[in-house]
Amino acid sequence: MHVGERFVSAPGKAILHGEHAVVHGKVALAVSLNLRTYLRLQGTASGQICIHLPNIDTFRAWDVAALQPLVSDRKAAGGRCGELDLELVERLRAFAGVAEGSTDSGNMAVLAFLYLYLSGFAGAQTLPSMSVRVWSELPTGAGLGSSAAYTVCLSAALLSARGTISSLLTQPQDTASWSEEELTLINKWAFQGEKIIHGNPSGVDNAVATWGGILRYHAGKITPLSRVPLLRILLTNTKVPRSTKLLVSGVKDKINKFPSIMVPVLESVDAVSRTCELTLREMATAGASAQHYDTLEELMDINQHHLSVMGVGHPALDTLCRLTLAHGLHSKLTGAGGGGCGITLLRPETAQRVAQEAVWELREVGFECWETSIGGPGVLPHCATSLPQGVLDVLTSH
Ligand SMILES: Nc1ncnc2c1ncn2[C@@H]1O[C@H](COP(=O)(O)OP(=O)(O)O)[C@@H](O)[C@H]1O
Ligand SMILES: C[C@@](O)(CCOP(=O)(O)O)CC(=O)O
Ligand SMILES: [Mg+2]
Repeated sequence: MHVGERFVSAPGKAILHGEHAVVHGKVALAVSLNLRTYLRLQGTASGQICIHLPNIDTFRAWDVAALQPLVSDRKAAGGRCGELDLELVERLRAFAGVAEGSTDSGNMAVLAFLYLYLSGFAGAQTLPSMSVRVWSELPTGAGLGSSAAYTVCLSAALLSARGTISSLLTQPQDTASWSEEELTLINKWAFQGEKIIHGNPSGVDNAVATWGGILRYHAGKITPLSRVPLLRILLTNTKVPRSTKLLVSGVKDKINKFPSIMVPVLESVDAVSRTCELTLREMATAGASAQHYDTLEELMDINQHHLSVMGVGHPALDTLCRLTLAHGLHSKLTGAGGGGCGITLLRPETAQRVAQEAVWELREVGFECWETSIGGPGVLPHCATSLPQGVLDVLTSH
């Protein structure tokens, strides 16, 4: 089986409210970012599967013939996607030499890739040889959903290479996209990849990377929020490394240890998300007032404290909140916390000078900052000619 060349991209995300609580069935509000992950899949005649992951300095190659026995005695699963196949994950761990409990970024990325590749092509006569290269504008492991953007790109590219969803290769411009049914399938497969990287993901990150925009996510139910005001958000990366998998399991341990203390905290985060949603809807329908922004700021402060109570704060995140508050700006961590990124709300009347001063101070303590536009498109197919030149260069370099 030979597959043609294809390019796809998917966005990162920021969680406005509900991180961690969403894993335990509470409401989260998340937005897509204008920072994207790009993937190029190229069929080859080398008899090998190669994966190049320059963001995490990982390059691996395997003979297709060595992978074939891992699926040849399995029931054809191509195109179907139910629960994570734990037996296949174990086989892949042994195959790729990944120890149980490893959180190494290269290992997790490779396992997710091999899992999606093998389960996607399990029903095919022969496994195709190919080279896959992924590059991202997102910092990895920093709370902006790079893992979900990665698994959504893999899922879209592999499903289209398999012919399970349309390939959209014939479109000269980036105007084409997948149908709702196809996006649902991409999202489901990506969720399995997230399970390999995260352990116990809620599914909110892969949903945003698939559909883009602003979403309400509650127990697997995805509701796009179509009428919301344009928010100005400053993103800050504290550059403190952390692992979503470990942070999510730490919160679970805390809930198990102190259920009567932690369950009300989760309930309160749920109420924060719901209050934020109502406020955003009101701002969009009745017009945004200063009081609305006051509410949004207070909700951010409350949630930041709740997240610290859950044990996912970090002194660097406290520094972010303190430095921005000195300029009248309110911040909270976003994503799994423990370091990584935070978001700061900029009011419409916040002078550019004020935002700039805060940014200088944050940069002075070693953080990285950028004002971002939110609500961009979800997963997209591309043709080579319409990709930014820099991205094309990275994806096609040897
Ligand atoms: N561009 C990428 N290339 C390779 N692997 C990636 C890429 N982006 C994300 N990953 C995988 O996802 C992991 C980070 O996921 P996670 O800890 O959930 O952080 P986040 O999703 O907040 O960035 C990385 O360690 C790596 O395994
Ligand atoms: C902490 C959590 O709510 C978000 C994790 O996001 P990220 O991987 O840190 O970008 C986990 C989840 O929802 O799966
Ligand atoms: Mg992640």
